Amino acid sequence: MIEFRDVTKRYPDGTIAVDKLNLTVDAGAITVFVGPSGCGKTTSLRMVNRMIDPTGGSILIDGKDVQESDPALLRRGIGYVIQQAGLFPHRTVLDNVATVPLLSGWDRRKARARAAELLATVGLPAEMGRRYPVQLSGGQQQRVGVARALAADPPVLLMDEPFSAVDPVVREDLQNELLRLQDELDKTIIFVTHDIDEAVRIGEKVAVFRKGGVLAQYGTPADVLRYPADEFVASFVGRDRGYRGLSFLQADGIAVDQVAKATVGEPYGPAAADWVLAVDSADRPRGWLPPESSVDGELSADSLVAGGSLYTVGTPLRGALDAALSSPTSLGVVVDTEGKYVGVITARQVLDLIEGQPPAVRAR
Ligand SMILES: Nc1ncnc2c1ncn2[C@@H]1O[C@H](COP(=O)(O)OP(=O)(O)OP(=O)(O)O)[C@@H](O)[C@H]1O
Repeated sequence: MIEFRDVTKRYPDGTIAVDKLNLTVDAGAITVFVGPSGCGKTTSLRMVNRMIDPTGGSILIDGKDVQESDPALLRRGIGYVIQQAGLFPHRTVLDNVATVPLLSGWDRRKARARAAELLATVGLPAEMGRRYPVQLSGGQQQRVGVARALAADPPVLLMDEPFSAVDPVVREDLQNELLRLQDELDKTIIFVTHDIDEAVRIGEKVAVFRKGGVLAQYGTPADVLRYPADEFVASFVGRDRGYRGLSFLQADGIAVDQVAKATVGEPYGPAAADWVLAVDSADRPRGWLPPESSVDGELSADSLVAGGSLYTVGTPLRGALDAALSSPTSLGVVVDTEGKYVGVITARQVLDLIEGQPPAVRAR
């Protein structure tokens, strides 16, 4: 657990970067600091590992004031990941990852073995360990940055806009990877971003900062989206916050309707007046057969119209709405966790479900 108690940072030129910050970061969770540029997120983060010292108040990690720790020792227990990875350009990827274990006195063989293990953990092939950072893509470099921060198995991880420099697709991969890793590692993570989508996606708690280093709101993503504390937070999270909030609502016991089905590869009967859902022999949806389609003999995949996205039972409702809106029939197809057909749902049904939901239901 990391506690900020009345923490203030006033730079020598008089700028108040952080103003009386009081906040408790839960152990074993990802807490995101989010807000517009210049609102004190990075300053707050760097005060945790003493790259910056506060001018007022204190920061405690598991009850111990960081000011009482030697900065170099403190930093060995705190992983730090920054934008564009910040790798050492003249060291191989493997040696980059082995840096902290070596500093901590591990022998070279053991440090390298640990580094190799971590490359695999973050999803990089072993042979990349021999390359230099410049020979990797931006996303791969970020993975190395994460591996390096994890090398000494620190309980705390500070991540400052780690995924900002990569394109949106790679970024989503990296976010998923972080969530997957965190499921296993249970680190206490503070993650800084200016992107509210990223914040609500990966944060178990989100701290929204405003200019002048003031904490505007601290809560779960669902709370921040549904109950913004004030006008500033409401405008920062954006007009489509209701839609984003769908990410946190799950449908338990979702009521579905049924449609006519036909199996690809099997004989197809007389033309139907309505759309027919085509499935494969394992009952997994393959597409839709338009009304009045006559089929000669077996139903072939070539006669189908591609379906929309599928909604898997038990996942956030955003997916159900997307399935309905992207379907050529306006019927979203619902499947079970094995991908087998369960039923169909309309956008209207999804909206009715949302209206009946209690607030702040967390999906992940
Ligand atoms: N060394 C410094 N001297 C004076 N002012 C500084 C210094 N470092 C940061 N600041 C100011 O403190 C404020 C907070 O900066 P900080 O970098 O913490 O914000 P941030 O929210 O992380 O912004 P960004 O998202 O742009 O990185 C800003 O007004 C910044 O200009």
